Amino acid sequence: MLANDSVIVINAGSSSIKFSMYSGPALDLTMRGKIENLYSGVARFIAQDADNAVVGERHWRDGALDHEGGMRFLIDFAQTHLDGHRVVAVGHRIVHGGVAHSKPVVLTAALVDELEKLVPLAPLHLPHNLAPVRSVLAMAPHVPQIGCFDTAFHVGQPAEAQEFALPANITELGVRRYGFHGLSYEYIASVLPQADAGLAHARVVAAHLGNGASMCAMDAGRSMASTMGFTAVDGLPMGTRCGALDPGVVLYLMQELGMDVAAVQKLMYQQSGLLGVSGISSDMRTLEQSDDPRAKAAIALMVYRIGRELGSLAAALGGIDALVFSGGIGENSVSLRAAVCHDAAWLGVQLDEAANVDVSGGGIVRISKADSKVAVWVVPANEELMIARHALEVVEAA
Ligand SMILES: Nc1ncnc2c1ncn2[C@@H]1O[C@H](COP(=O)(O)OP(=O)(O)O)[C@@H](O)[C@H]1O
Ligand SMILES: CC(=O)OP(=O)(O)O
Ligand SMILES: [Mg+2]
Repeated sequence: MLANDSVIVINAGSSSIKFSMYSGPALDLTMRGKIENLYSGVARFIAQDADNAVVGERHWRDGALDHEGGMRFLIDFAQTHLDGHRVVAVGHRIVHGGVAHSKPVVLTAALVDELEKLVPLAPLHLPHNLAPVRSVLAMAPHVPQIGCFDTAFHVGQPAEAQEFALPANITELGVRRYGFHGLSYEYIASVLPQADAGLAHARVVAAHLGNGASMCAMDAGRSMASTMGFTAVDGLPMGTRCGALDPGVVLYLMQELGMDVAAVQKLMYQQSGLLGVSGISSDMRTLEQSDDPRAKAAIALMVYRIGRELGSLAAALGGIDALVFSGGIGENSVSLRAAVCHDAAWLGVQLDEAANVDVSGGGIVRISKADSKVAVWVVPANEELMIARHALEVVEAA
């Protein structure tokens, strides 16, 4: 890896595409950008260089920008801003690896075809994760592309955390809990000990609260349980996903309301969560700025469910030493953090109100009182750096 050698990372989420460029042997961040609010309202693109200077900006006001249009724009943008850098690898976040994939791998056309079969298990993500891989395979077939799986971090969970109480022959087909946001949790586990050495051996519950939202119980940096399961629709209510649902509801929707599979999928993935409950928006910022009681009800339900899952994950760990907030909501919503911490007082969480302010751009910040039994931290999500590290390892080992 020479100074001008670069790894490009593409992280296609459900409502955003983020990209980053890391250069040189230390993987210094040289450029990063994102398109957010795909599909809803004003899609926004911004790119910044290593000094945070804005090097590109654009808005799409018709609300119609989708993943494909976004990727086309990003590829054009990256090509004109490479500045003499040589791309040695492109790393991708791939949300689901199924039973077969739990390590970063070189993505070939055949492997992309194989991963395509997992689309029903991650319909909001996998098509968008795989499409850019195909684009790059067509445009620059000689550049190695590495897939990093969101499910990989969770493979070592205890059997009880992974299994549904279904007959063994169904479990053996791979119908089990996988867990997601693994790259985010792996990053959190890697940086917490730098903030406080004691955290290397601690019992930590991390909450990745973005458009997709989940929580993970970690013991000494290893995943022990997660709120997401077979798919990324389980667990917490999210921007547009319902989270955990009595499976009897699905039967009722189909048997009594006559909904077909496509309609149920749309309801659970795209019309529920913050959007469904509020009837206003999937975006936490919009809901926090609204006086509408339905917006308040949607936020209250999310806070309540985070609290319930926190208790459950704390039980899985036999107690907790630290709570971590991450993701767009976890990093930025002062009031949601305050509400969650208030409800978690029974666990020994004592929030430091003076520290729980706008900490965006401030790195890893502790927001609990010095004598809080459970330390509370805000850790900015950085799935991209984790992907760049994995991609480089794979390329260097080849
Ligand atoms: N300042 C803020 N206050 C409250 N919520 C915020 C703020 N900034 C971003 N968010 C919320 O973060 C969510 C998006 O999270 P993000 O992690 O960027 O999404 P994705 O899962 O698509 O990567 C949205 O609900 C957005 O409203
Ligand atoms: C797995 C998942 O829900 O991802 P995102 O937060 O990007 O939607
Ligand atoms: Mg996300």
